[in-house]
Amino acid sequence: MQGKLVLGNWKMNGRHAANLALLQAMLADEDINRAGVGIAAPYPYLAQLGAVFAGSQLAVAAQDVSRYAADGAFTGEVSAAMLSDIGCRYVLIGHSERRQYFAEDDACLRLKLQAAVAAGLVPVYCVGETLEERESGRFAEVVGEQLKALDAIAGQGYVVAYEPVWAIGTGRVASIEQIDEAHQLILGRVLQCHGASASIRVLYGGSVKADNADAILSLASVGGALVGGASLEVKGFGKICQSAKKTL
Ligand SMILES: O=C(CO)COP(=O)(O)O
Repeated sequence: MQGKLVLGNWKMNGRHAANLALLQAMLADEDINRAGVGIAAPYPYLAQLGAVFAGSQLAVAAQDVSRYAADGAFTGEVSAAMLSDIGCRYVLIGHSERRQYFAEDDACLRLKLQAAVAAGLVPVYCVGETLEERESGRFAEVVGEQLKALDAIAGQGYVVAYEPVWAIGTGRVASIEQIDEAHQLILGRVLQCHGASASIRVLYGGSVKADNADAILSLASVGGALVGGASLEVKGFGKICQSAKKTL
């Protein structure tokens, strides 16, 4: 059985000097510096991650990717092939902040998923409902609809991240029951649509912290964590990685 995957998502944070100190502290932490842990940094810092992580088992991840797979006249874009070329292993696709602020829709995300897989990257496909959708009892309908984009890469290797939008950055983590219900739904839909071969992991994201990681990561339906704010400091991120390590 695969171990629990912990990815830190720095979002739009970082400066070269501060990154170096943080990354070196991560390398020195045996709970962090191991297979099954990675960091998703902003594009300008991915090469720095690759250089610092070189020789370790820590994975480099990107936070986004172009929907256009072939090189060409797409000013400002970064292709999956470029991310693969600099050593990225994972790429976040469809994060709620990209859906919200950059109007990424199903058609766009399908192209991004296909581009990532074609370049040998492992997509981490993000789904999750808003507070209004949760409170109106529509979370299963919304997440089910978001999962349909995975049809674009049926049979390929990927990871899903369930991140209820109302838990992101709010400190209001989803309850263990809510997390398990959502993860069971996602696992059921994916296995139904893509067959048992789709041995995917479903990460939970949304206010994962040192003090709630044990409970969340002990759930069998949780295949790991996608960590925002807590990945910007080594102590808390190390505790989360330790919680994942304990489940091995
Ligand atoms: O969006 C997230 C990770 O991608 C979650 O962010 P927080 O851990 O800061 O809630």
